[in-house]
Amino acid sequence: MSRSFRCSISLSPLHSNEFPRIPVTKPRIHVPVPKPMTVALSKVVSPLRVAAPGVMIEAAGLEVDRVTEAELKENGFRSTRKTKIVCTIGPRTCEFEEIEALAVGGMNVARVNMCHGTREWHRDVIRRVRQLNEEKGFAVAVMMDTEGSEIHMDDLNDVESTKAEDGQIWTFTVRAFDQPSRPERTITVNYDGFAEDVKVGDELLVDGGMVTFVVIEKIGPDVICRCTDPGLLLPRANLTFWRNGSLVRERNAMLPTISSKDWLDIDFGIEEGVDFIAVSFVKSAEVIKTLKSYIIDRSPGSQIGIIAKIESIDSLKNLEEIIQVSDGTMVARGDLGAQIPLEQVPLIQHEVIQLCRQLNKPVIVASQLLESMIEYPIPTRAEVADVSEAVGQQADALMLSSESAMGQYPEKALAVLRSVSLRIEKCRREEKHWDVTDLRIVSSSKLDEISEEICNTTSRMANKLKADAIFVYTKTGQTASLLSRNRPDCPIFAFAPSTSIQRCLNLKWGLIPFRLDFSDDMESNLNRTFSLLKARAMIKSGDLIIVVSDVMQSIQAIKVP
Ligand SMILES: Nc1ncnc2c1ncn2[C@@H]1O[C@H](COP(=O)(O)OP(=O)(O)OP(=O)(O)O)[C@@H](O)[C@H]1O
Ligand SMILES: CC(=O)C(=O)O
Ligand SMILES: [K+]
Ligand SMILES: [Mg+2]
Repeated sequence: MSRSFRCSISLSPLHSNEFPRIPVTKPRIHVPVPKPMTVALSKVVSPLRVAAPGVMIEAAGLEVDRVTEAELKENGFRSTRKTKIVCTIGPRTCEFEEIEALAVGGMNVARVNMCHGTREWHRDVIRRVRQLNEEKGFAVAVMMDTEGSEIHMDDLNDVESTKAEDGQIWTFTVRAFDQPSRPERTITVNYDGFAEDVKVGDELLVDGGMVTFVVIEKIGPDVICRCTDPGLLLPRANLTFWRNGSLVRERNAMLPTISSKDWLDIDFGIEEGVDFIAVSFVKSAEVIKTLKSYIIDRSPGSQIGIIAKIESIDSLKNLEEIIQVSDGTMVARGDLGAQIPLEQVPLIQHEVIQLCRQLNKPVIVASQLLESMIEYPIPTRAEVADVSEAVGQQADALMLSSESAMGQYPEKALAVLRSVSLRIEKCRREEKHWDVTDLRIVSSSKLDEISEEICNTTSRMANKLKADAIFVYTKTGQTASLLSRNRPDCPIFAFAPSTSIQRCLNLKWGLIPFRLDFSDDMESNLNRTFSLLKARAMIKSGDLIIVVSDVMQSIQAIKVP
């Protein structure tokens, strides 16, 4: 399954103290196109007459993320990063300036994890992201990640961590304590059935094996354990128990995917207008459907995208169904690795990425991408290889967890994701890896199927003609998504009428989302877009653009006048 890359080597050090810069590409070569060309399927459009260069057309504005705009100008279209980046916001990155630094560094989506912190804390973070977008011209989307109801330890009464030594006796209990009365070496577990479900002799794994205990005695609500693999216990660490080498799933398998606390968090997310809700420990498609109808009911017309987190054994059994009904998927390798043998995690990652591409859903690869950078300013070689693999597999997005939430070098970790993405994407383009992947038809109607074929053809055409960009005018984001699915060489400029669609498109591979009011008159849309983009030096005369829209089923190849 692993892929090898043949690529030219250029030296832009990962471990310089500076932000790794995006390598500057050679001047672009244009394939001359004699005159605007239209391949219209359902409706013939007249060839374009575009306003003379430099003529400003009075029109409503065009909004694009400030950082993307700068990258486009600085490095040229083709070297613009295609792989998107999600950063978890935590104590290390929650201030306005810290979030801004991440946005400047290329964060496309800010994630808040409802496992940690209070709603007030999350509200402040979400509002700061929004404020930054409004005041400073970013288009960072917000993702709220639910806690889910798997078994975990309590928050250790706000202690940052505590060490369990080899052979020490610890008590895991379902009793709750007030801070002062909490006995030493005692951990409260969130799941009431815990003491009944475990048996003497079971192995208790904290965080998938970062610390291991063996159960030696049960006394009412208390489970007495001996530490067999010492290590640090972190607040709210996940707990799994194993019997004869298998994960034990007793009644806890019946815990609801969305707990009562999660529902309150979801209400909070809807109120705060988050762009994505990531659902932890999804077991089946049903829960995603239920959540979607709940959101439509609570907030009609809502654009909130539901991301299914693949992190439990049950989700693997219903993978295709789950991906099908979700708006995106996350390979949550942290908890997944605590539930299945670790050597299977890379295989699952590969499978989920492929399946998501087939089903036209974005996929995020998450957890431990740059774990060592929590403490060190440079990554390990193995981490760089892991990130390269995910980029080479053409995942839509990579995610930072602790690295950005509580690590010492959040901006450096982000810079590493950025530079590795750019380098590997460049290799793929140089390999002329034009995708031979046979994409299945995802549309359910003939009309949609036509759009789908148009998008497939557009991408192939853009690769062969070495187009500078694909423009897509999309009211729902669907056509843009179908183009992204093809992973074309050039960037896809997606023009969407609302800020919320613009932000949601931020998660998809290769899409550069713009907010733009457009009409059903494609000729005037194009005239306006060309002049607005030229005025901002984002395109220039002679650039070859392939244009599609969900307004009209046609493909046009146009040289910017
Ligand atoms: N809002 C927050 N407040 C305090 N600490 C946080 C916050 N968000 C994240 N963290 C810290 O960063 C670490 C990594 O974050 P991450 O979102 O990956 O959580 P996690 O506990 O590993 O759970 P999950 O499986 O949901 O990702 C957490 O374990 C926690 O220590
Ligand atoms: C991201 C997450 O939830 C995990 O890796 O477990
Ligand atoms: K979570
Ligand atoms: Mg998880």
